[in-house]
Amino acid sequence: MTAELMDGRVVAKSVRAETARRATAFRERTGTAPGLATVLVGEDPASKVYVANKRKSATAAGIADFHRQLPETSGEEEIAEVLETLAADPAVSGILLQLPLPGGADPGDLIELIPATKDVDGLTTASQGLLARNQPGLRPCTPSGVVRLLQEPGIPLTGAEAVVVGRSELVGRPMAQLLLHEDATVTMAHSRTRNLADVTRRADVLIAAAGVPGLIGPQHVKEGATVVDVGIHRTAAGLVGDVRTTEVAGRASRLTPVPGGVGPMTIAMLLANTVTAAEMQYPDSTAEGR
Ligand SMILES: NC(=O)C1=CN([C@@H]2O[C@H](COP(=O)(O)OP(=O)(O)OC[C@H]3O[C@@H](n4cnc5c(N)ncnc54)[C@H](OP(=O)(O)O)[C@@H]3O)[C@@H](O)[C@H]2O)C=CC1
Ligand SMILES: Nc1nc(=O)c2c([nH]1)NC[C@@H]1CN(c3ccc(C(=O)N[C@@H](CCC(=O)O)C(=O)O)cc3)C=[N+]21
Repeated sequence: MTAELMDGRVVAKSVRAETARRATAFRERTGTAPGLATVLVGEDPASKVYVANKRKSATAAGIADFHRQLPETSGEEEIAEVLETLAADPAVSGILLQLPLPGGADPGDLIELIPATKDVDGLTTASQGLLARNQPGLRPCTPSGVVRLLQEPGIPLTGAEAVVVGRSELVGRPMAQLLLHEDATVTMAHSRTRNLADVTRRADVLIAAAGVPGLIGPQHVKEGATVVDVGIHRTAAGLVGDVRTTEVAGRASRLTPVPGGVGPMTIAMLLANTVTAAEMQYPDSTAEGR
């Protein structure tokens, strides 16, 4: 078997087009465009690239760009002040605090300064609660992008065995919850999991989000499985994921490439979340949801 590649760029393009139409409709209804504030602390080169991509895509979709760059040395109070100002600004629909913060600072209390209606990363306690209860709210972009990517070719999730490797608040944990809401039978694996390959080989749908380059090889994959590679690592040989793509392609039936898989979906869903956030903040307008 040679796995079919699932092209995230194509699906992301249609999500972005749909989002641009919703942004236009919102602007015509309310007189202002939806706005996205990205907050970047420090100069991490990977973060700078992602934030630049997000800003460019936002502008192209008719979303106003409110970027805040803070010095590496910023203290918690300084970041808090910026977040509070953005939280109070009616032109700002969505706020994204790029992670990780320099020096491994704990973002927990800072995230809570973002109102749930502007939480386009879905990281606040309130958004997590809404997700846990499967109630309407803003969902983390990468996991919702993965679900969209799986739905596009009609990969069955109801009753499917899904295994998520990774349990971070940004990716693995919400990923498992979204798959559960799609009625998959979900297993979460992490760094303390014994015999990872035994667990992952059960999966009809395997999501690799461990942040370990090349962690997933053919011995981890059931014949015919769908494998989604969330990992992103910059190496001398270029960008690679958590999956050893060439080897796994011999066993999987479908596979997402890196680059061009999950990454573009993350950005597309961020823009979609920003328009959803804007709609949530204008109670008169008809919220279309995601
Ligand atoms: N494509 C995209 O749009 C995005 C890509 N990413 C990428 O996805 C990856 C994961 O990101 P993120 O969730 O933020 O990372 P974190 O480091 O926050 O979380 C990694 C998770 O993987 C688990 N893990 C680590 N090593 C192993 C192992 N050997 N076996 C099994 N599980 C393991 C950890 O377990 P434990 O909890 O026990 O420590 C943890 O739960 C990174 O490569 C990141 O760059 C992230 C966001 C968006
Ligand atoms: N609060 C917060 N929210 C995030 O969503 C968040 C974050 N912090 N910190 C970092 C990770 C990483 N991330 C990516 C976004 C886009 C691509 C992306 O566009 N990737 C392209 C290629 C990009 C390239 O060439 O580097 C692709 O995979 O095809 C990748 C990774 C969001 N993250």
